[in-house]
Amino acid sequence: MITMDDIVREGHPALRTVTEEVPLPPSDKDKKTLEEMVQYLKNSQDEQVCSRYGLRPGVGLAAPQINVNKRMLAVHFTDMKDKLYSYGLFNPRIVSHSVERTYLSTGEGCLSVDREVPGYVPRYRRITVKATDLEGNEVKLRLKDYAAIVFQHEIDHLHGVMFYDHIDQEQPFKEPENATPAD
Ligand SMILES: OCN(O)CCCc1ccccc1
Ligand code: NI
Repeated sequence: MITMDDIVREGHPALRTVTEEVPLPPSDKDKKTLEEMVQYLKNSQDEQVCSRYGLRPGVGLAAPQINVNKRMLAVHFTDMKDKLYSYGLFNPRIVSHSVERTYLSTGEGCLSVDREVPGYVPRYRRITVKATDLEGNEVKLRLKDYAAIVFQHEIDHLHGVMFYDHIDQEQPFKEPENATPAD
C-alpha cells in the first residue's frame, strides 16, 4: 500500500519532470500502480486507516508524487453538489477550457509540499478532459469549479508544475481576472 514514505517532497526532481505517456493497453504493473494510487486516496479519507498509517488526506494523487515518471493520475472526492469523482486515469489531457477562471478562496495545498503556501491559484473554471480509465475505456469528462480545480492540480503535476507556480508573487490574494471563487 502507498504511505507517506512513498510520497516525494519539494526538491525531488520527479516533481519538476514532464512525464512520459503510458503505452496502451497499460501493463499489469501500471494498472496495479494506478489502483494503489486510488486506494491511497480512499485510505487517506478513512479516519481509522488514515490515523493508523499516518496518512495526509488527499483528493488527488499524480504519479510523479510517488516517483513514477508516467502520465497517470488518481482522484477520489465528492464536489459541492455531492457528485462522486473516483478515477484512475492514463494519459489525461485537457482538450478544451473556458476563458472564465475560478479559484479556491482557501488557496491550495499539496501532499508533496510540507508547508503552507498562501495565495489564490487561478484555474480554468470549466475544462474538458480526455483520458483512458482503468478498464481501458476512453473517457471524456466535462468538469467545472471544484472538480476542474482538482483535475488541473493533478494534470499540472504531470507537467512538472506545482500549484504555487500560479500564485501572483506580488499580490497572492489579488482577485484573479475574469474569475469566480469555486467555494
Ligand atoms: O497532487 C495531489 N495533491 O498534492 C493533494 C491535494 C490536491 C488538491 C488540493 C487543493 C486543491 C486541488 C487539489
Ligand atoms: Ni499536489
